[in-house]
Amino acid sequence: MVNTPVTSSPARTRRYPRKVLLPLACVATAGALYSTSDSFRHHTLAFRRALLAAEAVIVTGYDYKFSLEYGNRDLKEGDPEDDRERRVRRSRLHKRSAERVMAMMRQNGGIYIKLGQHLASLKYLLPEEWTKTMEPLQDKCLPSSLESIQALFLSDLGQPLSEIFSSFDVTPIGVASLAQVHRATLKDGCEVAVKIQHPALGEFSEVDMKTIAALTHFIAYAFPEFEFFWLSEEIQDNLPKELDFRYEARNAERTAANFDCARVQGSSSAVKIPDVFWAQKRVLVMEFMNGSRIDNVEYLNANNIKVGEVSREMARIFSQMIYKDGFLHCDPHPGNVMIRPTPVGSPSPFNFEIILLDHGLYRELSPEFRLDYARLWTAVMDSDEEEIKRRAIALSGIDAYELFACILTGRDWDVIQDSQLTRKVRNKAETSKISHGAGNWLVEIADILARVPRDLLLLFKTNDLLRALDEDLGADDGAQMGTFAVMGLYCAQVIFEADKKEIRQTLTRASVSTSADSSSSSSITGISRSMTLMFASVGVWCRAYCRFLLKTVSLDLFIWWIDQSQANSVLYRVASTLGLSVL
Ligand SMILES: Nc1ncnc2c1ncn2[C@@H]1O[C@H](COP(=O)(O)OP(=O)(O)OP(=O)(O)O)[C@@H](O)[C@H]1O
Repeated sequence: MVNTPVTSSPARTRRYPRKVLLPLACVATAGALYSTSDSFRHHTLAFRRALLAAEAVIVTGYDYKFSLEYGNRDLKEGDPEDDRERRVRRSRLHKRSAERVMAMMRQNGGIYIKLGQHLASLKYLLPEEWTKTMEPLQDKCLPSSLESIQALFLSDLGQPLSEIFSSFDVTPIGVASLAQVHRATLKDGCEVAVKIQHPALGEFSEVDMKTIAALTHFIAYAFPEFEFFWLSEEIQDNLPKELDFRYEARNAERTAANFDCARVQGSSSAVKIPDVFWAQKRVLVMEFMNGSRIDNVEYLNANNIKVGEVSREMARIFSQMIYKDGFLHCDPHPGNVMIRPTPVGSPSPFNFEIILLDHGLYRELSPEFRLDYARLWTAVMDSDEEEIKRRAIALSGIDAYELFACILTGRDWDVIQDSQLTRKVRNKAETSKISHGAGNWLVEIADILARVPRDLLLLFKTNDLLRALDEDLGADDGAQMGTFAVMGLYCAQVIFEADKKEIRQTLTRASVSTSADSSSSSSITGISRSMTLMFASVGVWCRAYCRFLLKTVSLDLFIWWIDQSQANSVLYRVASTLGLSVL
């Protein structure tokens, strides 16, 4: 009895630490095991990426808030010197912010590079300091190692490279943000381009997308006047598709079929879509294409390819996609468009073929949208202010039609208003005016972009890329008029088809009511009303047809004259004058 406390006490003290230590030891062992596991590595890296992104965005947000609210307190409003100083400080603020964000994007890689490329293309939205700083992300990407690619083939296809290809060039011919492309030969001797997704991309794409969504919410909270959700929504919607090459294969095949169909209907074009051999989620094997980037002017000159024809043909290809097929390639940057002299057996009517690559990002456009869009562009090309206003409201409910037209065309409002849009290419002074304007109108532009339909957002980007391409090619005023003439033809076609449909419906209604009137042996007035309606519809149809015919024939003639003018400068001047009056 006396010994009880003595014997029981050490037992109790021994039990207490064991109770604590055992679970601790278990946790420590599990932790040690976990820390060497792949899962630990993944979570640490994912956390680090999110942290880097958050740091860059939060610091930038704070910098903007602080600099704009307190940074200019020493400057007086209305003083020209101080205004200049304010502009200089704002420009510096944009530059250092863009550099900070770009450094983070480079460090994180993967879809952050893709996002940076997207930002670089938003010339109508972001200040020049941002778009220029982001530009290098468009061409310099790091290749994935051969070992990681071997591992990807084994995990996704269950076969090593040597089982599938008789030769495989280990040096990639192109390295982009999402994938790299290698030249290879299949066992049957076919030369192919093998597009392989960067193996590390899949691992972090989900967490990266979530981080970007969360940071967009932060921007919306810190700067309620800016609506940037659409950017994050675009990424959430499009990226999963771009990361599955089976979508890309289907898009490529559908586009090739659309152009084949147009050829059968008599509208030949210089477009070439590489044939797809087979596609897996992360590997796409397609026909190998020789040629050069489309903006390589030296290559064009060496092969006697005319810049004017190339830019007109690009306008034709993209107008067909937008207005006729309603199935649009939304990433036509120069790295995705190649050109080569026409090979034997090609259906191209020119001495070149335009090769469209990268069919990952497409948009389906409804017939109603295409019609509204064609009417809007026709109004803009005609400098018809009232109609631009009406169409801008119809398409997006936006009253700020001047700014809307500027975003659509990438041109200054004065140029649109003075009917110079179709006649003069954009020069450096205008580009810089637009970029500065973008800096001053940030809030209004962000508001427009948040409210326009998402299809229109991608069309803005496509327009911008095509315009930039024309500028890189050095297309002159004549080439510019040619591209607008081509677009005018497609717009006229869409509007005419819609008019025809409407008239047909009116005629059907009139004939139905005539037969209903006569079968119920109703009054003569009923029949005569229906007959009047029918005659009126035929009248409207004839007017619409004549208008369409006049427009298309004159535009066709204009394009033909431009072609002749390549050899004859007098004809060129006449063609230009005629073109101005037609357009
Ligand atoms: N069929 C092909 N034949 C020859 N070269 C090709 C072919 N397909 C792609 N390439 C080359 O590989 C590069 C990258 O291809 P692609 O644009 O399809 O990749 P991506 O990852 O989708 O690029 P991004 O999304 O950044 O535009 C192209 O710029 C081109 O140089």
